[in-house]
Amino acid sequence: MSERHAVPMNAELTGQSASATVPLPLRDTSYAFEPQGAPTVRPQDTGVPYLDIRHLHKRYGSFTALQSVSLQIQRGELVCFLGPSGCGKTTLLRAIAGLEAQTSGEIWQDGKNISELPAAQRDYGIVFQSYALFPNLTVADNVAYGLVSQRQPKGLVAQKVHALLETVGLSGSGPKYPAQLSGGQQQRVALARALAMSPGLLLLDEPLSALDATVRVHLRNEIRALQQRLYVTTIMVTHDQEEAMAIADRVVVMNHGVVEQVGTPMEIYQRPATPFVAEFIGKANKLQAIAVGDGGITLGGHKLFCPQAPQLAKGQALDVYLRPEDCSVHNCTAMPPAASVPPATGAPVWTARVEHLEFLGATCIVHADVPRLPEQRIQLQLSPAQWAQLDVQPGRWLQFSVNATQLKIFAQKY
Ligand SMILES: Nc1ncnc2c1ncn2[C@@H]1O[C@H](COP(=O)(O)OP(=O)(O)OP(=O)(O)O)[C@@H](O)[C@H]1O
Repeated sequence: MSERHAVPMNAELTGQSASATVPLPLRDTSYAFEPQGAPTVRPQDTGVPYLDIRHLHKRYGSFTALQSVSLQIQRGELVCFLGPSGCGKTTLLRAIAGLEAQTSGEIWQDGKNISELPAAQRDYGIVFQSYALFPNLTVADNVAYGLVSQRQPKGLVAQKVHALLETVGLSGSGPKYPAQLSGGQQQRVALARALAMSPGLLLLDEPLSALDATVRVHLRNEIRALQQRLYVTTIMVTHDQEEAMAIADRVVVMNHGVVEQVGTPMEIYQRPATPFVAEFIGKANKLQAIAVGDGGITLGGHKLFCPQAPQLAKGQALDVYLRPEDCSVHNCTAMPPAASVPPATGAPVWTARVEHLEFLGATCIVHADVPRLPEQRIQLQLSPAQWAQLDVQPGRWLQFSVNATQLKIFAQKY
């Protein structure tokens, strides 16, 4: 059994009241109190994953919430669980925390099998979307809660609380009550409280979902910086893909209780492993094509060479995902062009009629109908400068090529 014990941080979920004192063995509580700017001392990489989830299943009656989830997380990594609502992200996080018992499978942390350990005996700090602070305790007492439960000397607790509040940018807020703070500030207190015991694992369950857009971006960057400084292995659940892409070392994309892909943000965006990932991450036009052999496909009447295409049998029906930014618009005219104007690259050219435009600030998305594509409607991305220069307007006609090497290609399964 681990001698490093976590204090359950959510009274609602654990049934533990703020006034309850649970004596816990003393443990190393040093890392969260390193002064800012101090060099990060990183434990030697043993090659063993810090967290090793092996074939985890979770069933609720006849419903399968997690299906044979296997995942390895290295020490010091920040990993995001990302997926649509109901895909099992929170269930997986709660199983790691011991707040939900898995039906089968194992969880190993730091080389120890923790599968059957109760939540209170696992080594983690957790932050919930709802903050879950104790409303009747001051900010300082909320942060101090675990340290007091551990019967650490009063002076030391005060010192640590002071350092933690400084770390999360809330020096001077110790005497306040949670209700006197903004949502973002309350979540910083929750973060300080989760870090107070210097846990081996930091679990963040949609910590930014309740905050407004500006605070979200600010706080996510702070969380990332803090996580890197403390080198604490961290898992964050989110359904916001921009958030996951912005801060994660690796993203775990989930769907219907299954892990579809684990990869760096760039890998999951540029080399999606499944059609679901191609469609879920970023924007993509889903088009139909046919394999013609030797890396060739026919798409909308044109033949394209796609070296990235897996070896596909000639005649195989394909689903092809085209990102709006992988299209190059060559011209835009009031009347349908009489003939294709081949670009310098010699790439095939399609003609499209502009339907409507979405101006998103840094980019502009053009929704257009392409008579030669069976799916007809397509989205293309332009910079505002290109938009203005080409005079792209609804009702006008444009000609575009696609970057064939960037197409995500999958054999149709139906
Ligand atoms: N206690 C429970 N009893 C029955 N079904 C449950 C229970 N908890 C979760 N589920 C179901 O398990 C599935 C996964 O739920 P989970 O909360 O893990 O999803 P999620 O990916 O975190 O979704 P969201 O982003 O909406 O929070 C859902 O279909 C949910 O309805």
